[in-house]
Order: sequence, then C-alpha cells, then structure tokens
Amino acid sequence: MQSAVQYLARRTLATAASHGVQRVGVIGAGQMGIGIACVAARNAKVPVMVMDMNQAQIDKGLKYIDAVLQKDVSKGKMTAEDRDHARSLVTATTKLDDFAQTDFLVEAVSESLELKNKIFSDLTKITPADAILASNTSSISITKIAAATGSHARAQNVIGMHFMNPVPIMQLVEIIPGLATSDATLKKTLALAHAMGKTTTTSRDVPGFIANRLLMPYINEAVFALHEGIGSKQDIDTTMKLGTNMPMGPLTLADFIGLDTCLSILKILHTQLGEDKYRPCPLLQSYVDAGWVGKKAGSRVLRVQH
Ligand SMILES: NC(=O)c1ccc[n+]([C@@H]2O[C@H](COP(=O)([O-])OP(=O)(O)OC[C@H]3O[C@@H](n4cnc5c(N)ncnc54)[C@H](O)[C@@H]3O)[C@@H](O)[C@H]2O)c1
Repeated sequence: MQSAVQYLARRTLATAASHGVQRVGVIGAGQMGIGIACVAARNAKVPVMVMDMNQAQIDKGLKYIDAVLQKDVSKGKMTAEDRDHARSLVTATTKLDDFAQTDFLVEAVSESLELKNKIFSDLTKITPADAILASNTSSISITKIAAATGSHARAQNVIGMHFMNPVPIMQLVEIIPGLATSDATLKKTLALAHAMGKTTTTSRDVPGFIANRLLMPYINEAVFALHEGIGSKQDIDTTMKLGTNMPMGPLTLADFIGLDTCLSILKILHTQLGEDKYRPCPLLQSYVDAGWVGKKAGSRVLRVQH
C-alpha cells in the first residue's frame, strides 16, 4: 500500500496541461457511460466511441446526448453549430474490437468485478500498449481490476475515474490511482477530467473510495428506516431534504443511482471492510430480486409502505 506521503505527492500532480488524448472509448452505454461520452464530446471536444453489447441501450443513449445538447442550445449555453460539432464527435459500436486505435478508454459497465476483469483483460489484447484504461467503478478495487491486465506494463496505465450521476451536470470526478498506476497515467487522467469541465478529488484505492464510503451507509440506513416502518418514503425523503438541506431525499437518490448499483456497492463494502454496519438492507435486496432497480428501468421506486 502506498504511504500517505506518496499519496499526497501524487495529488500535487493535478495540472491544467493539455491532455493529449486523441480518441476516447467508453464501454457501457448505460446512464454513466453515455454521460461520459457526452462530456468527452461536448466539453473536451475529443472524438468518442461508445460501446455496448445492447443496441437498444446505444439508441437510448444517443437520444439522451441529443437531448442534453439541445437543452444547452435552448439555454444559450452553446450554439447550434457547436451542438452539431459535438454530436459529430460521437460514434457507437457493439464490438470491443473497434477500440484498436483508441488511446483513452473509460469502462462503465455494470458493477461486477467478474465483468470488469473480463473487459480489462480483453481491452489489453485489443488496445494500443500505451492506452490508458480507466474504470468508472463506484467501489471495486482499481488494483484488483488492474491485475486483470496480466502485466505491470499495462497495470500502470489503469486508473479509477469515478464520475457522478448525471455526468453532464455533476461537477465532480473522483480519481483513484491503484497500486501500480504511474504518475504519467494520473497526470493525463486529471488533465482529461479537467478538459471535460470537471473538478477532481483524489482518493486512495479503498472499497467505495470517498464518495460511496460516505453515501452508501446513508442510503442503506434510509432503506432500513423504510423497511422498519419508521416513516413512509415521503416522510424519510422530506425529512432529509428540508431538515438537512439535501437537494433530494436518500430514497429518491437511490432510485436515480440504480438499486442494483447501490446493492452491489454495499456488498463490496460489507465483504471487503468486514463490518456489519455495511450489511445491505433486506428490502434493497428484495427490490433488486424483483427487478425493481429504479428510474433507469422505469420500474417501481422505493416507495412501498412496509
Ligand atoms: N449510477 C450511478 O449513479 C453511478 C455513479 C458513478 C459510478 N457508477 C458506476 O458506473 C458503472 C455503470 O453504472 P450505470 O449506472 O451506468 O449502469 P447501467 O445499468 O445504467 O449501465 C450498464 C451498461 O453496461 C452494459 N454492459 C453490461 N455488460 C457489458 C459488456 N460485457 N459489454 C458492454 N456493455 C456491457 C449494459 O448493457 C448497460 O448498458 C458501474 O460500475 C457503477 O457502479 C454508477
């Protein structure tokens, strides 16, 4: 594990220097992946190709990018010409092999170590040897994902780039260097994140990093409060919204994030940190079992009275 001094030294590498990235590739056209593709084109003005195994997700995602860009035009934030240019930078594919010429990849598939390991192993065979392979994982160890590349030479190009949802709006990207991540990889990733219009923080590579180490126990406790009948969904959300000045209540936020994603993160915190305080609420498990994963699926939200 890196020392606190090494960690702090790395943080000072934040720079506004040109990122030098030629092409961005995004794997996973879900709510996060498509948002990342959007800011790569709109803000960093870099050609970006988004890949998903599901064509319907790609179609839905491209419509979302159209809507975001159009909204920016309507609000006077960009011209119609800039919108068309940004849109022309976005392409899509269902084949990972199409990333053979891509120098900066961001993986944003579902929160599963097995799935991410497979993608990183495949990307190592497909992409140029010096390509940076970033993961948008919410909680999985970057060091573990990097090991799936099979060599130190590739592992040093692996880094965590944790965007927030919805990506075109939220200001933060949490950057997570793994044990093997090189300073050059960190520097380039910070520069690209800044070109995407984001502010960065840096976290050590521990389960949940900073954002979800704090957020998930809060959301989980809100689901327990619902489960135990302490209050209705509206009582719980309104209490936290008006009582603590949160922009939205924890149950609404869980629906936005995706209940499957919340559950996966909590399971990682629970198993890897080994403390009961991270035990996922059984109600959260039940909703995921039922396929009620939240807003992205248009399914039942966390509002049933228990
Ligand atoms: N939802 C959030 O608020 C949030 C915030 C930050 C980070 N994240 C992380 O981002 C990642 C994606 O989350 P999301 O909310 O976009 O999930 P999502 O369910 O909306 O999208 C996941 C996408 O991955 C695709 N996919 C699955 N397996 C694939 C494969 N083998 N090849 C190509 N595509 C594949 C799916 O078709 C789907 O489109 C997760 O690691 C999650 O933890 C999520």
